[in-house]
Amino acid sequence: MRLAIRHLPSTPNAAASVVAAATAVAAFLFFRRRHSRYSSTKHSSTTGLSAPTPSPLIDGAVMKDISSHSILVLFGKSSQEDQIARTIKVKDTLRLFGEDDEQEEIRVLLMSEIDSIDSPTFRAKPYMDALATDRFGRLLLWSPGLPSTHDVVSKNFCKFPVGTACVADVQYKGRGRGKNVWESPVGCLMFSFTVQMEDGRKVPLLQYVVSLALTEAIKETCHAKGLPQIDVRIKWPNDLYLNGLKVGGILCTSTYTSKKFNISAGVGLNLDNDKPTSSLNAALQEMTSVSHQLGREDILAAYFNSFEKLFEVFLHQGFEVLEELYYRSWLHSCIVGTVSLE
Ligand SMILES: O=C(O)CCCC[C@@H]1SC[C@@H]2NC(=O)N[C@@H]21
Repeated sequence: MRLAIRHLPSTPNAAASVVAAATAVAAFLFFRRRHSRYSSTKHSSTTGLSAPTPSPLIDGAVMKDISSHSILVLFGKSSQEDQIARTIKVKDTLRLFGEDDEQEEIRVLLMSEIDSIDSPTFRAKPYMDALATDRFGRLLLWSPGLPSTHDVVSKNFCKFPVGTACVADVQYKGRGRGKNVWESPVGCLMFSFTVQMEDGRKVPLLQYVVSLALTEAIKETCHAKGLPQIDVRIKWPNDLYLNGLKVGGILCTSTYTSKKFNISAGVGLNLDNDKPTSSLNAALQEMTSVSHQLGREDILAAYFNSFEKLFEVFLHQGFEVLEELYYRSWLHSCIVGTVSLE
């Protein structure tokens, strides 16, 4: 069976206090979130995490507080990426919003400018230690609060090496597919990264590789931590479901320039927020009675480890080779077999 194809459409101390302030705001918002009714209705799809109505997290006054202090911390896996990070900071040309939107102030910090790379809410050290890629995820931009990670990578595509990723604790202009808003509270893993491709016939299939890498990363992380497997499945074309509820979504957008497709891939995965749908850690807690077992750092590193392998196979051998694996993660089918990527 073949897939139906759908087109894709400073000073160290000052810096540390900015991080601490933003983190405190994020924590405060999380507290509010937990203690207020989760108002997730939707624009037009049944996305559990897509919402048209302002929630406490995307409401003007409070979010403006974060938005006026938008910071990005640049983490590199090696000295090579650190050097790139320094160049990006010196050039100081990063954009946060698209053409029609007002440009917001953005403060770029290097990891050497914050007290400890473990002090922010995203723990970059375990992430970098677990990352085993040659390209994807090696330059990581982290922010406590951003309009959208997708905008950061797509609007600044050429300023980063291919494979650069941006992760945020919260987004206040999170984008879903179509005109949907992706509600982006603390506890949801939200990241975007860049990919470049030359063969336009393959570009529409990339979203399947992005989705597949996510289910593989979840499986591998559960396996590595000795946790039971959670049955996260791909609902075509690119949603992730757990026990009949949407827990994740994929957004891929592309532009064509200099004979290359510049693709921004965005992933939202509900790890910890158990309302209004479900979360991976809630499912694990039901099975094991232990809470918060999957961290964003674990899944993100496993994601890029998995994506890089799958992407290589996809580029050089085609999606056909991945189909069996893909269908095994599909909500709509059940296929038994083994696929080796070695
Ligand atoms: O199901 C969908 O509609 C796709 C949702 C994609 C959401 C992710 S969260 C990280 C990245 N940044 C965004 O603004 N959107 C994507």
